[in-house]
Amino acid sequence: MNVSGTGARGDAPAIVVDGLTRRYGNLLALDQVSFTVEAGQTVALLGPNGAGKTTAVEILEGYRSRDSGSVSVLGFDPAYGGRSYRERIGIVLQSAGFEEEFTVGELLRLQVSLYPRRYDPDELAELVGLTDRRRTRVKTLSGGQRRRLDLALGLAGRPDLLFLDEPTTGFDPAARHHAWDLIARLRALGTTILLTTHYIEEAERLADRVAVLRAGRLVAWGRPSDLQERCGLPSRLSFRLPTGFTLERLPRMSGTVSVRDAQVVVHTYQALSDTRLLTHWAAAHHLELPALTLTPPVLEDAYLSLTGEPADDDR
Ligand SMILES: Nc1ncnc2c1ncn2[C@@H]1O[C@H](COP(=O)(O)OP(=O)(O)OP(=O)(O)O)[C@@H](O)[C@H]1O
Repeated sequence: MNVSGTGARGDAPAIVVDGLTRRYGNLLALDQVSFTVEAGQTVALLGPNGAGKTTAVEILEGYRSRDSGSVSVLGFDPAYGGRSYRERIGIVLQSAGFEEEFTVGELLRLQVSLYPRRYDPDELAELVGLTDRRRTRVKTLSGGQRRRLDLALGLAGRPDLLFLDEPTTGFDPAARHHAWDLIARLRALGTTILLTTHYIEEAERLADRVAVLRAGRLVAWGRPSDLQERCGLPSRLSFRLPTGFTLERLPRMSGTVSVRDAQVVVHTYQALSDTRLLTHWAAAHHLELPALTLTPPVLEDAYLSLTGEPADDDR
């Protein structure tokens, strides 16, 4: 699959991957993966456990070798990029090891000193919302504050390209929204961002393009909305079964009907006519249909269909 997005800034692409293949013994972890990320785009890499995301990202970062295919990141081959390449990228891992006795301010000052195009440490603290923690020792930070520090350290050299590994895993909802705002700000500054995530909502909110890996193959690439459309999935009509009624008494609708804990779900390609049938039937029986909702297919449905994972109808 060879695909590309449309760059907003007219620069050379930030990432060009062509036919990337990586084996571990007999296991084909990446199988002829090709894609292009334009400068300034945010791309979310999705896929089930073991799909090859970490392998792909580490090859792009220059920390893992490839068996075949070509990779160009900011014009460098990451396998040979060296220091000049590393100064242009930022990497935020899920859990970086910190010097626990350092204060946040000390650590930020140390980190920025490693780069020629560095941030001012106070500006960096402000950017990630740690201004009032600059004198706090790292060992006393909360989990969420540590993740913000991770992010700040990854940004220290004002990278052109930022790799974010599951940037909000373990965050509470408020911290997650804060991180999303920050990522959106970085994107607005023109930073190209490649993030891996297991949160579909995160991809939907942040990404210009979504890449889906499955067993080492790139099975989808596109705008989040394109993937939803391309998968041609049914809408979901859902309501609570009125007391005293069984499924057999419902009107005959075009969609597939299932029920769990009295919540009925109809997967339908004819949402309007099935909704009309249902509401006419309810009116004729003088019934309310509690919790009646009609939901179009969302990115999560497309993702589950692309990766062959079972859908959860509890939503
Ligand atoms: N160093 C290694 N040696 C052998 N097999 C490996 C190695 N690293 C990864 N693999 C295998 O390659 C496949 C892809 O792994 P990878 O870590 O890239 O997947 P992933 O999509 O990042 O998974 P997760 O979401 O669980 O982090 C898996 O089957 C994994 O077991």
